[in-house]
Amino acid sequence: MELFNVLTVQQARSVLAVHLPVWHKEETIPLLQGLNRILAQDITAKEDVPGFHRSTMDGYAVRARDTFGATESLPSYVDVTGEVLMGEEAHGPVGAGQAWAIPTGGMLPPGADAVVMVEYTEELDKRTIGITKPAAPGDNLVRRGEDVSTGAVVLNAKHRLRPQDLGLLAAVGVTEVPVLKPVKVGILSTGNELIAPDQPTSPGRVRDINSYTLYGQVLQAGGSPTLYGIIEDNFESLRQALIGALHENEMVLISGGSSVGTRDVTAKVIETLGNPGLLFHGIAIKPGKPSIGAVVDGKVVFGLPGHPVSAMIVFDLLARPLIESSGDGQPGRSFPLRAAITRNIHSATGRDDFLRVTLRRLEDGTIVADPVLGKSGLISTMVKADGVAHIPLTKEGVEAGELVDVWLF
Ligand SMILES: Nc1nc2c(c(=O)[nH]1)N[C@H]1C(S)=C(S)[C@@H](COP(=O)(O)OP(=O)(O)OC[C@H]3O[C@@H](n4cnc5c(N)ncnc54)[C@H](O)[C@@H]3O)O[C@H]1N2
Ligand code: MOO
Repeated sequence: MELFNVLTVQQARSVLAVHLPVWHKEETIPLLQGLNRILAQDITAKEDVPGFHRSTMDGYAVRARDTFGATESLPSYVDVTGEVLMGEEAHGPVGAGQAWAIPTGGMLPPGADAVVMVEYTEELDKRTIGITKPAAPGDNLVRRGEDVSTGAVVLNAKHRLRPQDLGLLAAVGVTEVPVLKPVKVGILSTGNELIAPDQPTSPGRVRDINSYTLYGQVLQAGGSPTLYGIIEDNFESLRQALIGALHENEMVLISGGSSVGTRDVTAKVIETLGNPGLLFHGIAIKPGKPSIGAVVDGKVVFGLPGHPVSAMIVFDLLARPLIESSGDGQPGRSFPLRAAITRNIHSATGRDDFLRVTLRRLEDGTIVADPVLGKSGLISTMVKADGVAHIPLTKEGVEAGELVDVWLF
């Protein structure tokens, strides 16, 4: 039996993007809770950082021209007429032939345009120093606004906040940040054979893996997951469970029941719900071919294959980018790593293959990818692997030694 409407991964992404609902719900949170959250708006600096010319060394604030030609044997002598105190405004002025003692981080007093490190000075007496090395204007200083200047967009909307971003926001005095609300994702596992992990097994029954892997993946992507448990393989049970989950979430993931077996009811259930409904059933990918994508009255539904490896890989390719960017379909800023595959791997053209691999670094620095062989029902292969190597749909396979893109977990 043929699956209908099989799309490539790229086509599946495109058709989803066309029908994607607008998800841009915002909330404002304290800066310290901002890590890994996605900015909802551009952040513009309202002040310069630093707000004053600031010394980067312990030494003396001087007029650079007073130091020109200074050498160890013929120092330039200047009068020490003041001292900059940490955290206080330095009024100066530093006149011709004068210097002020200044600590690292101290404010450059007006009149001075450079700092001479204490190592290049000698104290003649309390009031006079000799400078033994010339300084150019701007030496040993961070200029006002050199880090951030007023009016600059310091972070763009859609940016995922990293620790350094929190630091920069603190530097410009932003203590509350506008971020996108996490996408709510409902997770349903279907299959009469499934039992919860805390239940005893019996022949024919297996524990529910996908609820757990998907829950972790949603959290990792910045979404807010809710488990709806194990749903029986019948039309009415799945329909009721899906309606409930759609009501409470922006996205629903259904694992199992997506292929063409007689009990595979996911697609049929989706067809009875809202518009535009089923967008694809089957993608040209291995593993993960029997995947479903749908948009139902502004909510996204994915039918993921039951095999745990396939469900994880399809989640990463299709669902994760939508959760990470809270709705505009732009994946986060990440790049694959290039590694040399260590075996010949066959693949069919017209299909994207994702091969589980472990990575090794050889003595000469080359990074190699060893395929982790095993069927897509084996969760242990995902645990062994460091990532997946992509064999694009244009290729018939790869030969040992060929470079492949590896997406790390
Ligand atoms: N005649 C064909 N049979 C199958 C095809 C095909 O093209 N023709 N495709 C195979 C591929 S590839 C996959 S992937 C699976 C997908 O099947 P379903 O999405 O319908 O999933 P199920 O049949 O419900 O389950 C498949 C497999 O995975 C186990 N499973 C399901 N859910 C879970 C879970 N939450 N935790 C752990 N394990 C789970 C289930 O017990 C089955 O063993 O279809 C192939 N068949
Ligand atoms: O596509 Mo299935 O997802 O190969 O195991």
